[in-house]
Amino acid sequence: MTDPAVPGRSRGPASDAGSPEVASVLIVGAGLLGASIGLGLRNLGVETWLRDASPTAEAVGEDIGAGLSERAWGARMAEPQLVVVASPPDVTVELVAAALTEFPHTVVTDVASVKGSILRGLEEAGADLSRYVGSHPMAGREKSGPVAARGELFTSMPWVLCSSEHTAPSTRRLVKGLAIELGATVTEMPAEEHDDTVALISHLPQVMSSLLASRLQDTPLHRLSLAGQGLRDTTRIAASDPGLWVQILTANAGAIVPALHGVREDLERLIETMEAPTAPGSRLDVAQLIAEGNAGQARIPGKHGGAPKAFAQLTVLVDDRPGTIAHLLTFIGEIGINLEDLRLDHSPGQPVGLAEVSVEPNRRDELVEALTTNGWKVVQ
Ligand SMILES: NC(=O)c1ccc[n+]([C@@H]2O[C@H](COP(=O)([O-])OP(=O)(O)OC[C@H]3O[C@@H](n4cnc5c(N)ncnc54)[C@H](O)[C@@H]3O)[C@@H](O)[C@H]2O)c1
Ligand SMILES: O=C(O)C(=O)C[C@]1(C(=O)O)C=C[C@@H](O)C=C1
Repeated sequence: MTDPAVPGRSRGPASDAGSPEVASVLIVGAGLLGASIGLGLRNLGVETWLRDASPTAEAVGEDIGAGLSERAWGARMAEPQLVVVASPPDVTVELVAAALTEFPHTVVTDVASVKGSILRGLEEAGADLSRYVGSHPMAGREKSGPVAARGELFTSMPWVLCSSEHTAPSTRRLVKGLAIELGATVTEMPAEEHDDTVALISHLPQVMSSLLASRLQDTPLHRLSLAGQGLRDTTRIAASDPGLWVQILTANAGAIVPALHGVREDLERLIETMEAPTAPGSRLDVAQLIAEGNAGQARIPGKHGGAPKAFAQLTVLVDDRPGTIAHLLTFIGEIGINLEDLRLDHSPGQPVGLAEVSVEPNRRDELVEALTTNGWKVVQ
């Protein structure tokens, strides 16, 4: 089938030694993940089709350029090279099994946040698992649906591949190629190890963020308006979709419960200590708890999955006018300093913003000097 709307952009170098280029993909579930994959693939010129239970999601997916809607075109691919199931976890088993049956020669993957329960479900369904490998891009947002999709969502982010004893080598290579073509860094591990890992590094953070944010429900707005970056940093993912997370947490409950017990132990210890904050040993206990947090936080690798790296930060006051941030970034680029990270914030009730800029520590003083000399206000 020819694709009238595939942009003709050229691909980069071959995705990986031994990983074939992905040529045609059907995405089942055109929400945040599905449409982000579609956008990334279409930018590479890959023929991409969308299928969604929701006609609106499918249509919006096509409108944003994530692929062609099966409904709109009244057609479907005769035999896609790859099907990516990007639906909610609770329908993933049935959709993967259905795709394996509908397309008897096609490789199928899914991107659900849990892997063990899906593999077990497919084994029970008697699906042809030589053409299936479960996968999980460790990239997402606290928003749902195709409108929130981003083609570059996976750039430099981890993407886990969970081959099973049934997975054919060619299946594994194709899905690995997909992740690499979308800019991700592939890590391979069995489904059980994946689920144990995400319980701590993804599911527990979601629960902690939700528990913290739920404390704010009755807080008067004038008090909340005083919140600084700390509260925002720790509650961003509390805005995530409850419908999706009830499925993820239920499916991985066995691995999450031990982590929750650990948190409960620490909390009980902290409460006891704080009830007698000046008693002998209490201050040391509190300091230890914060230091243990420092030690854990310092172990989180940097943005490219390498060793943790400390950048130096500085905060620049910027007028809340169009073009000011672009002007600041251009200035930093022009003096030859690499911007490692950027975070924007607003001063409540003020017509100014705060741009927190991260750079190599040995360039910080030079940057402060250059900015100040050129009229920028560096506040920290
Ligand atoms: N949100 C994240 O940050 C994130 C990150 C990595 C992986 N995931 C996983 O990706 C999957 C999709 O999550 P999302 O955030 O894109 O959700 P989403 O709600 O944005 O999209 C899911 C889409 O699947 C569609 N759908 C539901 N049932 C369907 C069916 N039977 N047939 C076809 N389409 C159906 C929905 O209409 C919706 O458009 C989930 O399994 C999730 O665990 C999510
Ligand atoms: O950044 C976010 O919004 C996310 O929470 C994304 C996140 C994560 O924990 O990293 C959440 C769940 C997914 O399964 C994968 C990625």
